Amino acid sequence: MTTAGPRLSRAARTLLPEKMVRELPPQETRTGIVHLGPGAFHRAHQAVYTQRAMAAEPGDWGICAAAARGRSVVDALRAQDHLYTVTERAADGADRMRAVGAITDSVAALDEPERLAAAVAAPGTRIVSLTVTEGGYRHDPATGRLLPEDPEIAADAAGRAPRTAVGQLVRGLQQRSRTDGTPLTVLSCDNLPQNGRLLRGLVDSFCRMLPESEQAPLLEWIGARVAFCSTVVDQVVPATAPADLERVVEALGVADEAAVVGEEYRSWVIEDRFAGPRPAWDRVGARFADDVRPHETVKLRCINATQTTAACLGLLLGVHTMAEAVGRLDLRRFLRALYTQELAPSAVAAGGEPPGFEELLVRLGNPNLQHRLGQVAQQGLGKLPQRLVAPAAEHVREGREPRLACLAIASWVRLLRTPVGARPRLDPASEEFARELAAVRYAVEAVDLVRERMPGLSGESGARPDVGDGVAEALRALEVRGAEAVVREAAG
Ligand SMILES: NC(=O)c1ccc[n+]([C@@H]2O[C@H](COP(=O)([O-])OP(=O)(O)OC[C@H]3O[C@@H](n4cnc5c(N)ncnc54)[C@H](O)[C@@H]3O)[C@@H](O)[C@H]2O)c1
Ligand SMILES: O=P(O)(O)OC[C@@H](O)[C@@H](O)[C@H](O)[C@H](O)CO
Repeated sequence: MTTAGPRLSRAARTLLPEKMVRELPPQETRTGIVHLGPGAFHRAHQAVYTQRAMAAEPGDWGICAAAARGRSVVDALRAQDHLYTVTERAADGADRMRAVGAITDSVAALDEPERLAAAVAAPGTRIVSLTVTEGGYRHDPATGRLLPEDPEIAADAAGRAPRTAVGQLVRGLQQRSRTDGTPLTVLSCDNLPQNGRLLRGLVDSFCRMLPESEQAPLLEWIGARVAFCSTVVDQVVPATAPADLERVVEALGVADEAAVVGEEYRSWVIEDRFAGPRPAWDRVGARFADDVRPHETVKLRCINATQTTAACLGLLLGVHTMAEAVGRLDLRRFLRALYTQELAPSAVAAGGEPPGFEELLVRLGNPNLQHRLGQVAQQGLGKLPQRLVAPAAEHVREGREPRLACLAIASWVRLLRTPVGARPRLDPASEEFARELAAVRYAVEAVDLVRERMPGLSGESGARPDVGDGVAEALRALEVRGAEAVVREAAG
């Protein structure tokens, strides 16, 4: 913990520059949004949009920050009267700091399950939003279905105090359906395809696991009163590092244990099918759209896929931050080829308008952001299908050979096959999978194992060669010749 300087709080806010204090919402602002998963991203992105929206159009849109697991963020926020700072760090090193007061309440869901359900059910709550990471949805990325054999989901459905995000959401919805019952909008803000529709399906499946007498009334109420909107979010917000906390103390003279740092760029496209009122997010840069899919394809297949590839190949090449990865000439050349020949064309085919590669490179290469490659490369089973496998499969279906995307996917497999001591800690949830993979002798067998977990690698009609075959070949090359030689050659 950073001890130099008093801790940020309502009382200590007088120490902040006047301009920062003026941007804070009024102290009496009431809660209108419950957010599950108030990690670094939510605090830098949706919370800032919401604070600015309340300044543009006053309203009770305070956020109740609900930590689905753990409670460190709740403890940090409560110790600061829920105030914290966001630093937008430009590529030239210039910082723009703001104080954020959009979070008005907090709940540690595991310790206070009743408070969470009550917050979702409260009449003043009109929106529940989520950023619980890909793994938080507990779904099978191949089918979009809730993992039926997941013991945590089964235990939540059997009636314990819920520990999964879907279980916590449904418990709150159930309480709302039995009390106030006013319409509610659920917004998923995680990097998943059709995240609103996906979550709607998971909620539906979860409800069907409840005792039979509870299912029908709840499903009927949800169908009539709850809207699930898909959203596409974009802003690079790395995990806060100790140096970031020190920098806040240096700049402001107050300690902030909930501080976050991100890039200046920020965008948010939200499917426009709310069940009730919403903050004036559109007056401060967010966009409401009938269909977010073109934006989603660009986000997942161009921006996220480039980040995932840079992360996996970067780690194999021995670098550790995104800026270092895209700063390497060989890797940058490879990424440019992948982007222009395979990723961007697949997004354009889906109606998207990808940014130019150089424009993206400026964002990813920001030398003042410590975006750790290990953070981006983790949870690959939940990320690669929509980022790299889907565009690769599309190319194969149309008779093209997505050589570069296959190498990108292979680099993730290679990383998991690298002995534990020699690779950064990745995928703690799937260490067992990584061990199984590492034990396999041949690239083909390894890819067969991945095929079982990521069915998109196999062609729908069973036709060969498919994406998996391309990945097996690229994996063999990586294992035999090493990442450096393969990347150099593939970049042309
Ligand atoms: N950080 C970014 O640059 C960024 C950008 C765009 C989108 N996102 C989306 O936001 C998500 C969160 O990013 P972050 O930077 O805030 O991460 P973070 O690690 O700071 O926060 C993640 C939050 O999700 C919760 N969580 C993690 N695993 C969970 C699980 N299995 N069940 C329930 N809750 C769980 C954590 O408790 C925490 O509150 C990403 O996974 C991504 O989908 C992040
Ligand atoms: O946040 P994740 O874990 O889904 O993926 C890591 C990055 O790819 C991601 O956080 C990006 O920084 C972000 O999606 C950019 O908007």
